[in-house]
Amino acid sequence: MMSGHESTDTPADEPAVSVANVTFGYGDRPVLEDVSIDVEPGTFLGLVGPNGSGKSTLLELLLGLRRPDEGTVQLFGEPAHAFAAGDRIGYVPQDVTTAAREMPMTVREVVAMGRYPHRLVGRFSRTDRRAVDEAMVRVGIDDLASRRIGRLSGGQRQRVFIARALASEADLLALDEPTVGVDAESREAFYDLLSELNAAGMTIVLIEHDIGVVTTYATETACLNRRLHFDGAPEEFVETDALAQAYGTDQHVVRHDH
Ligand SMILES: Nc1ncnc2c1ncn2[C@@H]1O[C@H](COP(=O)(O)OP(=O)(O)OP(=O)(O)O)[C@@H](O)[C@H]1O
Repeated sequence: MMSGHESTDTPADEPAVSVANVTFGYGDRPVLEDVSIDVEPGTFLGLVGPNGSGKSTLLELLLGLRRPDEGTVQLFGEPAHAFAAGDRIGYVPQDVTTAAREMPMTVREVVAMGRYPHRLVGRFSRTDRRAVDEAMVRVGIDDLASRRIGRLSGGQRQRVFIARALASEADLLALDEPTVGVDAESREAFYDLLSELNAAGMTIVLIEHDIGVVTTYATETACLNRRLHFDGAPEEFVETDALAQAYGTDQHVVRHDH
């Protein structure tokens, strides 16, 4: 396990994510219907589905930002909205460009924010500093530590947010279309980094519109369009008719061969 978390409080067979019979709507508009999915620790889940299919909403339920109308969402055996659960998930938001440009902070300061949940009061300890330094090295941004985050490229910025999650010792990384606006070369390097982190034990939930990315990098695929249309091996996904069912035949599906 790459995380610094002592996992003694989590039984070995506890799923990292357990979504059970979840139904959710905005007002009377249904967005998720009877969705169930377990994500085992160490999985790299690629979550695909057409625009407006409920992917970001499902992620917000995992992050504990919303509660289901029916069913349950648990992280490591705890309700997702519980503080202890939220502490274990690192979030890399979709298109952080605008917000990040306006952040008058250095890379090191942003990564250090990963330690703040544990350090609301008091000084930054040597352990905190080491965690921040190690996180920057792991994602290859240690040479950018003193740079303003607004001056970085899109790909570099996404690495900063991953480093922030690593510094917080998250066990689960949740990313919402992280490479929107990132150039092709940096994009590939970014997914290689996710693969490396996953190989070292990090559980990953990635929302991704490019099915080629999912079949290349993920160990498991889920396809959502209000209901869950598929959950299983990426190579099986492209062979079943789940893809056409979820997207409809007239939808443009992004496929990208690496
Ligand atoms: N805060 C909100 N209030 C009302 N409706 C919302 C809200 N957020 C999302 N929706 C609607 O819920 C549906 C699902 O949205 P969601 O963002 O979860 O889908 P998505 O699969 O992530 O889409 P995309 O791929 O376009 O990001 C959409 O129809 C969207 O317009």
